[in-house]
Amino acid sequence: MMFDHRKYRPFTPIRLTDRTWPDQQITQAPLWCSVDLRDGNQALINPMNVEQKTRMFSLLVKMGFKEIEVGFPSASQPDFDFVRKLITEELIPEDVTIQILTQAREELIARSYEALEGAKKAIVHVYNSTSKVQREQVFGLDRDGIKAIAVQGAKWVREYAEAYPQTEWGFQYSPESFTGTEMEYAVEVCDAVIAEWQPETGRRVIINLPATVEMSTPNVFADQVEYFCRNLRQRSDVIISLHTHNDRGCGVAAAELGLMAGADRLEGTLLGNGERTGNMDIVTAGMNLYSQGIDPKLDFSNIKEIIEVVEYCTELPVAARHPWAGELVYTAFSGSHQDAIRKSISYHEQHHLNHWEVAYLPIDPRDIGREYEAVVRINSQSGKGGVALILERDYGICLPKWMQSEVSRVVQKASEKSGSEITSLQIKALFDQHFSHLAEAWQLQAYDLHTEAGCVQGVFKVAGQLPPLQGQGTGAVEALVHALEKRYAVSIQVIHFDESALTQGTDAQAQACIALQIQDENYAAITRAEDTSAAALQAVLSAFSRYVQQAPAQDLSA
Ligand SMILES: CC(=O)SCCNC(=O)CCNC(=O)[C@H](O)C(C)(C)COP(=O)(O)OP(=O)(O)OC[C@H]1O[C@@H](n2cnc3c(N)ncnc32)[C@H](O)[C@@H]1OP(=O)(O)O
Ligand SMILES: CC(C)C(=O)C(=O)O
Repeated sequence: MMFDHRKYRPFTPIRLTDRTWPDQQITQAPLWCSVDLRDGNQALINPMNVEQKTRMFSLLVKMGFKEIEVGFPSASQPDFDFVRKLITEELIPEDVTIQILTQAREELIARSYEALEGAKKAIVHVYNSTSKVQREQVFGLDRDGIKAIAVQGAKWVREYAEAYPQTEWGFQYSPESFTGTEMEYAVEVCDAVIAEWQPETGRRVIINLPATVEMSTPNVFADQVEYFCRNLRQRSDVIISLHTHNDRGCGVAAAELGLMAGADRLEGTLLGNGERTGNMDIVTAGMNLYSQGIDPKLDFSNIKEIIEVVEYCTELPVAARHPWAGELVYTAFSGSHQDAIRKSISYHEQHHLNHWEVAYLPIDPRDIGREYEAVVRINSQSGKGGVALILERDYGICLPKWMQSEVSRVVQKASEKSGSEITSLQIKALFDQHFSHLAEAWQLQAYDLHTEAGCVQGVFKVAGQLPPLQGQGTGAVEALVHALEKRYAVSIQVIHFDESALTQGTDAQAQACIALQIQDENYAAITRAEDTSAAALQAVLSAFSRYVQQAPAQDLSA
């Protein structure tokens, strides 16, 4: 049998019984380092060319990144050329430090420094694998042998730097496959590298802990980070950075718990591009902070541009459900969600809340340049609240609650029939066709109302009704209903009626909504006119005209 879980063994967590990280809270942004141009790039089907790299670099700078790993210049000519371009064309802002990656091999380190010649400041990032699997199966070396690679690499990094004294150098070391490394051994290797670099003299030294492959639940990773931070000899002299991957889908969660466990800095990529399932997604991690009221120190306000550049440079699409950024992540199709969003937004406006707390919308989509239009979209899963929101928001049509249901029923039917989404324009067209369109023959041209013996007597001149309709009742609407009942020999019940003045003054507008029950069917209409009486009378005629349109000819005795 191929699909056999017994082939795998559970990850053995470290023993840490006095962990403190679960009680910590993240209260400020970490130092960020983008590795889009290196780890992101090395995972692409088509690695970025110099033009794509330049475009990505500009975006990263614009967003506020202060440390950017720009490539592996000893690995390929485009990477080398790109680093040269940044330096010779002076494209690196004063407050931005570029970083490059190299293996702990002298020729690669030498070539890396060649690429960096002339940089005002730069971080040289050297790595080697330390995990048991890599030691035994890839390098065929014992612990001492692997530590020797790290220390020798650190030594070359320091020595070559001395040949370029005009540059302000920072050094970074990664015990690659840290999560598969015995923790006391990871500490031992890093202590040795740090001793080589002497951060106590003021040099910026970063120890970067990679979950090169995500192997455990994020809490186990946090235990590893806490253990490491507690036991590192010169903890206070170095910056602890995390570099998580997303193999189990928890790259961001692991990074967050790792920050709680004592790390200072996070490496990741925009929207999570990177090896296999990708690197830790900085957009998600940053927006997670933002949504908690913490300044992420990165600007995500133009998410559209971020997506455009990432898709252009990686040639990979961003998923519609991608956290914070995907096309559909601020959109509700389902009825109860739409209803709650509509009420919650209106509650917000009415109560002038100065903080954001809207049902189903963890942030205000407008903060990242998303339109409110997309928040509610209509299909067969939607309810009256969503349809009402669209008519109100896009066309200024406010419906009474009972009428929302009538309109929603029509929209739902259309959506079920088409099996697809119904756009705002289609909703408006359905609304006009079923509720507000007024046939020529049913236009109210004039009316006369007078009271006789406590009863309103009405004469109604309607385009297609000769002679004029005549009826009586306690009010104008009842008089017109009576007139129609007489002429068409039907019984009519007014089951809903609402009218409202929309504007005031000389060009005032009134709106009336009515539902008539005729032979067990409901016919609803909405109309607007200069005054409330005209609007109400026209609404009756409009609703009745719908009955006439549908009723079999033999039922119409007029
Ligand atoms: C987890 C990560 O993402 S790490 C970054 C990985 N990124 C990349 O590899 C992208 C760019 N890499 C490359 O273009 C190439 O691998 C190069 C240019 C760096 C090296 O190329 P090559 O030397 O031709 O090939 P390759 O990478 O297979 O070299 C493997 C050799 O380097 C050794 N090696 C691998 N990593 C390291 C390291 N970090 N430090 C020292 N030696 C290393 C291996 O043991 C192996 O040695 P061997 O030849 O004695 O068996
Ligand atoms: C070089 C290191 C930081 C790396 O990319 C990884 O381990 O994933």
